[in-house]
Amino acid sequence: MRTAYGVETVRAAERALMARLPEGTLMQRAAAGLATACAQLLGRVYGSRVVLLVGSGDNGGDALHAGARLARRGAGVTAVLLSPGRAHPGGLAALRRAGGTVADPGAGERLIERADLVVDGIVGIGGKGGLRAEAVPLARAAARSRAAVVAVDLPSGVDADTGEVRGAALRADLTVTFGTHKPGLLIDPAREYAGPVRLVDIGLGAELPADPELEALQHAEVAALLPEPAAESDKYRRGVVGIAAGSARYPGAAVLAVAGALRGGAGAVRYVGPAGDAVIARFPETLVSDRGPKRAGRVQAWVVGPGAGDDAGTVAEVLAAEVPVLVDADGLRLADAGAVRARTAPTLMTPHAGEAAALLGVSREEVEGARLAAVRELAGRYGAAVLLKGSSTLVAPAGGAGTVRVNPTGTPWLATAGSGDVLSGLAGSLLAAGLSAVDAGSAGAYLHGLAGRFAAQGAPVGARDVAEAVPRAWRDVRAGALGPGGTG
Ligand SMILES: NC(=O)C1=CN([C@@H]2O[C@H](COP(=O)(O)OP(=O)(O)OC[C@H]3O[C@@H](n4cnc5c(N)ncnc54)[C@H](OP(=O)(O)O)[C@@H]3O)[C@@H](O)[C@H]2O)[C@@H](O)CC1
Ligand SMILES: Nc1ncnc2c1ncn2[C@@H]1O[C@H](COP(=O)(O)OP(=O)(O)O)[C@@H](O)[C@H]1O
Ligand SMILES: [K+]
Repeated sequence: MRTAYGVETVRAAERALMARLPEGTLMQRAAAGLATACAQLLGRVYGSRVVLLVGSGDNGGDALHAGARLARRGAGVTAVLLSPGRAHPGGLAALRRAGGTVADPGAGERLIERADLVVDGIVGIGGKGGLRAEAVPLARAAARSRAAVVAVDLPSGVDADTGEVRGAALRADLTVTFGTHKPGLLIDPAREYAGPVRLVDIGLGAELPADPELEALQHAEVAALLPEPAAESDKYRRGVVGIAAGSARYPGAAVLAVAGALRGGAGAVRYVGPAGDAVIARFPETLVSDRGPKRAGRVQAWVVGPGAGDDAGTVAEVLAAEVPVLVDADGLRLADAGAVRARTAPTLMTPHAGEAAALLGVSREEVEGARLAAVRELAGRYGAAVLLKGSSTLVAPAGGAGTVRVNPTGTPWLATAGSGDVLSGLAGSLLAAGLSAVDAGSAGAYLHGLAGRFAAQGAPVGARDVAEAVPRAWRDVRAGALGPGGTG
């Protein structure tokens, strides 16, 4: 499991740890890890040209101490001080002792142009707002330069707690973060600025609380969630998922949701709606009914909404059922908020950014810029678990408080028409198999993302290909959890 904690929590853990350690220990641990990562990126340290961008706080201190370590190994290290007179005194002294030099911001652009490595220590978790004006030309020069850019703790200019990026920010080739991931490192748009993230252990782990702000499941945790038929299983015990989707205009959405549901672990898929012929033609194993959800026969969970057009009656009928319900696409627009809040069985809503924006009455850009706030807000308003789709898919628990899951497997190749329908069927099937709304959403998104990667392998794919790759993703998750030699 990968976890991320917000700035307040990190600060409290840091205080508790520092109280037991000699002064400067944590910064030395951070700087040692940072210098090692920089050295690996450089390949050859001796003779390399390193530029440190140094702000007024401890983030700059980390950069200076790491720079001192690189200078001792023969790198030519120059620190560009953004607030001369306020740079970390201990770090500055260490750099000078190691033979490093100091330059004014005015010289920064020219130095960056000729550098092999730029270390971004402008601002870390103490940062407020985007980059300040004096740092913007340096960020631009770093983007133009051939130098590798390493961000200290997080790329300067991004919001550590939310992943928001207001204005300019440094774009890193690698981020070296300390003690724990910060939410911003796992959520777009900031995640994209961070590049790959390396976590340096500084001993903070034991001081962090049990409930992170964010968590990302990995193979082992997903494998533990996936349903597995036992000897005494039959199709009904494995769970039946009902799909109320599609319309005369959009029969494909029904077919794709069923395609996802058939690969999601339920024992049977029941389809209800006007696209029964299209569904049966493609998937003869589907149980098809045109009598509406209430009279279709028992299910353990419903999926409602993909391609549903304006059929509000069906959405209302499904929401009245006393089994878990996944609401997607048109269903989100048609669902009555009061009816969702009144439900006693679990509800999982799966909007993309545009649908979330419509529900919240804000612009799509606002949702995409502040995903964490949006997903919590929706989960609070509807009293339902919410899966916000997109480049960093998030799953918030009903009510919106507590740990949010972030999916680590996504790929932009999934941005293809109908792939959301596959996800809704897949996650609905997991709901029917007995997973909680948050688990079904996060395991579904995990498998869906992996399936997208397997299907695409660097080339465009359609939603059907994604559905067909789900069994491979499922096997990969189980094999990865068993480790080498596993046979299950
Ligand atoms: N936590 C831990 O366990 C450990 C933490 N460690 C390290 O400490 C870092 C946190 O250090 P920190 O608290 O000194 O804050 P930091 O990020 O350097 O910035 C604050 C300064 O920046 C300024 N400033 C603010 N906004 C700005 C902006 N937009 N653009 C430009 N400047 C801006 C503001 O000054 P102002 O000008 O507003 O007075 C303030 O002085 C952390 O990220 C990690 O690297 C490790 O050493 C060891 C373990
Ligand atoms: N840039 C992206 N990176 C990763 N995944 C993405 C990206 N854009 C979209 N996706 C994923 O692709 C799927 C698209 O779903 P959706 O927007 O509902 O499309 P549709 O309605 O056509 O099925 C979702 O699972 C979403 O998370
Ligand atoms: K930084």
